[in-house]
Amino acid sequence: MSVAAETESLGTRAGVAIAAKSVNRVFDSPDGATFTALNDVQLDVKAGEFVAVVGPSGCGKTTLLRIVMGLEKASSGDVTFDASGDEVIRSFVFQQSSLLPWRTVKDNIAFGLELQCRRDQRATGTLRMEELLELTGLTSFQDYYPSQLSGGMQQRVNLARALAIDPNVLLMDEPFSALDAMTKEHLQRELTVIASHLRATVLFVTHDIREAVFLADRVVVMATDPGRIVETVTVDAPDTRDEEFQRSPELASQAREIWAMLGHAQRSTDDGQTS
Ligand SMILES: Nc1ncnc2c1ncn2[C@@H]1O[C@H](COP(=O)(O)OP(=O)(O)OP(=O)(O)O)[C@@H](O)[C@H]1O
Repeated sequence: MSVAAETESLGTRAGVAIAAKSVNRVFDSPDGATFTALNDVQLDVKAGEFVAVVGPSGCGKTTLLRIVMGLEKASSGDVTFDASGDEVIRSFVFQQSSLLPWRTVKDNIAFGLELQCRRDQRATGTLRMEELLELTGLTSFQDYYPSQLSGGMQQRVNLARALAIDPNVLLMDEPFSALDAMTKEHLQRELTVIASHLRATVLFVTHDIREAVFLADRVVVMATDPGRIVETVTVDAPDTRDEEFQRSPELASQAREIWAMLGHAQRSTDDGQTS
């Protein structure tokens, strides 16, 4: 899919800065004890920045994203947004496709817009339907039903639906994890083009370290028990994140460094538990 040329007419929005301050989230465990899913999380995301969050299973990545989205409350601490006077519009893309099976591609994308219009009577999003279809490579599939699409296509529709409400904060929770390697790499490249064009502020959760390095300006490394941020790494990437960068030794070596940080954090946690 070629998106660069066709997106010139799309509206671009100023990004939003996100500030998570001393965020804690404690859950009740089934055994009656409490469990600290997030411990004193401090995170500043600059306007228009693409930040990836990596870490072992259960370290609180999704919980953090849900708190930023407003789907979950922090036990203490808070998340604030600075949109330079503009309205903050958050949109969420999940791992699993959440399309309505009885609606066509076009009508699924329109659904995102309908919800937004009902909420605040916005007349139309600045991202018009044709442009959204073009941007996500779905123009010739607009009348298909979800069951007639591949997994990769379904995730494009999810993304298009999330973009339909013209978000300035895009929150993505392992959106490509269920896809085959080739489709995944293709969508990763498309996402970098879309994100930089829209200048949205993106928080992207993934298990895939290479994916994080490929996509993000910064990678936040988390550890578990309690869920916490242990490192933040600024990615050294070329202006254009293309296939060459995806396969480059530079990307591989940055991914290896992050793997090492994860291993080190896990060993520290294990030592703390056994000492
Ligand atoms: N509603 C809840 N009630 C109790 N515990 C919860 C709840 N939601 C999450 N947890 C716990 O909080 C911890 C963090 O969960 P979360 O889903 O945020 O982790 P994650 O890093 O996204 O994991 P994964 O990579 O496996 O998706 C886990 O131990 C989970 O069991």
